[in-house]
Amino acid sequence: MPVVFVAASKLPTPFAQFTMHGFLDEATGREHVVLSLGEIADGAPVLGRLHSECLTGDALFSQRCDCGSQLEAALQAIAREGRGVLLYLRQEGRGIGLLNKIRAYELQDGGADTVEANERLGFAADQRDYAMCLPMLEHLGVKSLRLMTNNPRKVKALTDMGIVVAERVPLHTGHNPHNKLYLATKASKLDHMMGNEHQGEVDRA
Ligand SMILES: Nc1nc2c(ncn2[C@@H]2O[C@H](COP(=O)(O)OP(=O)(O)OP(=O)(O)O)[C@@H](O)[C@H]2O)c(=O)[nH]1
Ligand SMILES: [Zn+2]
Repeated sequence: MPVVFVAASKLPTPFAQFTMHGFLDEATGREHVVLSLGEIADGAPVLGRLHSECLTGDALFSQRCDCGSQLEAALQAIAREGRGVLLYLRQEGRGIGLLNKIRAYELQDGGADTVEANERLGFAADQRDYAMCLPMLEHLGVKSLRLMTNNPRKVKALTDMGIVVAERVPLHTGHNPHNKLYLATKASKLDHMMGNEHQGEVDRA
């Protein structure tokens, strides 16, 4: 089932006035949003981010993760360039949903790490897929991205669907004592590139 474009509007923010594009994924019923700024369909690589929904981090100021800070940093970077896209993907809790994420947090409060908690609940460590991004990027005319992420799986998913990742731009922000173990587990078990290995350089795919 397709992902269909529904409507677009202005979205003023403290960083810039973005254009907000709404999409419906008819297979899952999920409603995704893209914020865009500037001329993004001219073929040149576009500064971009695939941001997975995190209600607790993005809206409720949680310090268990780095999501809210990454969201803000990505929008600020796009505003600075005057050009870019942020895909806000409704795949809360790495795809397990909000209530299961709270169950996973409960297990983490009892000592499990983020991967063990998912597995104890019967889920894979990361249940996300990024297939919905292709029709959204096609609709916007974006073929090539400079992707802000520390997650090599996002780079691979885009590359596999034929989107060029011209560059990976590290996004290290929002570290605090509460998310130290979480970020360490992402690096050791979920392949995230958390810093030292890429300082001062840029990955080119
Ligand atoms: N299941 C589960 N999901 C979590 C947990 N903490 C954060 N999330 C979700 O993880 C997603 C964010 O994933 P991250 O691994 O932080 O980062 P990423 O988006 O893969 O990679 P970056 O692009 O580098 O930020 C969001 O959907 C969050 O809701 C957790 O402990 N358990
Ligand atoms: Zn989060």
